[in-house]
Amino acid sequence: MQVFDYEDIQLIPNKCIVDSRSECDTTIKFGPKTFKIPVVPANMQTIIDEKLAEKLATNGYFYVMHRFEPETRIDFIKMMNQKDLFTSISVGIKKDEYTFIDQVVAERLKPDYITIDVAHGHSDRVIDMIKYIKNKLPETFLIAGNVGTPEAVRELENAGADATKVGIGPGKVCITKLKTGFGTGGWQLAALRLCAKAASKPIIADGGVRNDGDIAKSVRFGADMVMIGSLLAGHKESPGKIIEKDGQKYKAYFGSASQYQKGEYKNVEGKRMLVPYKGEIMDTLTEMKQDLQSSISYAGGKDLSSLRKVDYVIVKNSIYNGDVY
Ligand SMILES: NC(=O)C1=CN([C@@H]2O[C@H](COP(=O)(O)OP(=O)(O)OC[C@H]3O[C@@H](n4cnc5c(N)ncnc54)[C@H](OP(=O)(O)O)[C@@H]3O)[C@@H](O)[C@H]2O)C=CC1
Ligand SMILES: Nc1nc2c(ncn2[C@@H]2O[C@H](COP(=O)(O)O)[C@@H](O)[C@H]2O)c(=O)[nH]1
Repeated sequence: MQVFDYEDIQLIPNKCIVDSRSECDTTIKFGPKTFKIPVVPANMQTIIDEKLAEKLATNGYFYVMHRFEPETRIDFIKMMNQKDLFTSISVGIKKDEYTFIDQVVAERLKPDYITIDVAHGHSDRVIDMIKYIKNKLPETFLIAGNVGTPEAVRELENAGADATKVGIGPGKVCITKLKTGFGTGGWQLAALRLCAKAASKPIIADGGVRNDGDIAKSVRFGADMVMIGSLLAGHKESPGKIIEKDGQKYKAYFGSASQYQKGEYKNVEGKRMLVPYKGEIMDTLTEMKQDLQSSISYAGGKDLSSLRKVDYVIVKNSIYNGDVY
């Protein structure tokens, strides 16, 4: 099997067909809606909160609200409905989550998107939850994950998932690969490629994106949407306070399976780090859009579909040669 990751790949340019990068269309239809770029902030407590979800929805970006304050989800859906904004929430697979789905149905709420968010998505417990949600809320676009193999993608799709999320352990604050020896850490892009080849429905590439160019690479290898944590952490709108250290400003970014999230040291597969404070998230998202427009122009096209066909070379860790980071 050919394995590689984001830093090992360079995409090969084609002749440009636009007069300006502004002509390149980065929009993506994902589920029932179309979004400005194929990027979604990770559904983690240090990445997204209700205020940011509202801002993203208002401005044409996809979001997935996290599931770590479960009791607030019903009010969140109602609040977004009142403002005529789309709703996108996360659930787990424990018993309470079935009760939650029942409550959503009883209150006649219809979330536009639900993401089943667990570490090891290739399991009968996830399949049971997919079937339960699809039965109770057939119109909701259901994302299930996380997985890292073609078999898992097929099984979750066959169970009824409308999209699958690929990435076990490539995240910046992830320690799954170290603690368990398993995952797609270090070869996430190759795993994405394998999964996308098996998929018949959309794929979200989740984790491991370190540069804007990795978004174009994700699309090249089969992603319809790219979930990003660390690059979107540390903004003014990111949850959490600014932390001052040695005259520099930071914000905390911690894993959803970290001790900080769980409140105890048990089955910990995530860590915490400080991310330099970055200012407004809309500026970062605008830069991502501009960089993606540039990628599309190098692909020799006018929209994201052109990225899917470009040739590539494997340069094995050498794209940073000569660069100082
Ligand atoms: N993308 C990634 O690489 C990873 C992401 N995460 C994130 O961390 C958060 C917590 O995830 P998770 O622990 O699944 O959620 P939960 O704590 O809600 O656990 C869900 C259920 O699955 C069980 N479970 C968890 N991991 C495994 C496993 N490896 N094998 C069998 N059963 C398992 C848990 O039981 P029990 O705890 O008793 O085993 C629990 O019953 C999520 O947001 C997830 O996305 C975590 C690790 C990897
Ligand atoms: N193994 C773990 N993975 C985690 C944890 N919390 C979140 N995540 C995953 O990371 C991505 C974000 O990755 P990044 O490289 O963009 O920072 C996120 O979407 C989850 O899938 C965790 O505690 N352990």
